[in-house]
Amino acid sequence: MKIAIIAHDGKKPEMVAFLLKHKELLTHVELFATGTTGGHVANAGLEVTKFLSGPIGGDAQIAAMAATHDLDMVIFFRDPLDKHPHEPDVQMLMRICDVHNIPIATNPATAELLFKASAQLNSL
Ligand SMILES: O=C(CO)COP(=O)(O)O
Repeated sequence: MKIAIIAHDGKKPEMVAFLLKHKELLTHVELFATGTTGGHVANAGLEVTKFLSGPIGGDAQIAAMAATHDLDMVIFFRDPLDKHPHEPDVQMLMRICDVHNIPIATNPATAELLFKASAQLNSL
């Protein structure tokens, strides 16, 4: 299973905590991340393939994977209280996930449910 993880700056600690909490479930998961998020996740000891940083195209790279069905899930902890110069890319990624019916969680509560459901279906 391939999962993309992305977190805006204010949400990076939550992303790392979420992944560490579910470390055992990640054994058979290939993680892909935007650059800075990936750096934080790698520093926490998890294996991850890093793309460009979000503002310079990382979201677009993940959207390309979603568009070609090379991705099973997106966990994107967005920070709704901050401004993002690349908001069009963020919208594009979410739109592409909807176009191609790729599950996307934008907060930890939803990500938790997605992980639990996937584990029950034995796809994690
Ligand atoms: O900005 C982001 C997503 O829109 C995240 O990018 P980074 O992981 O490079 O900070």
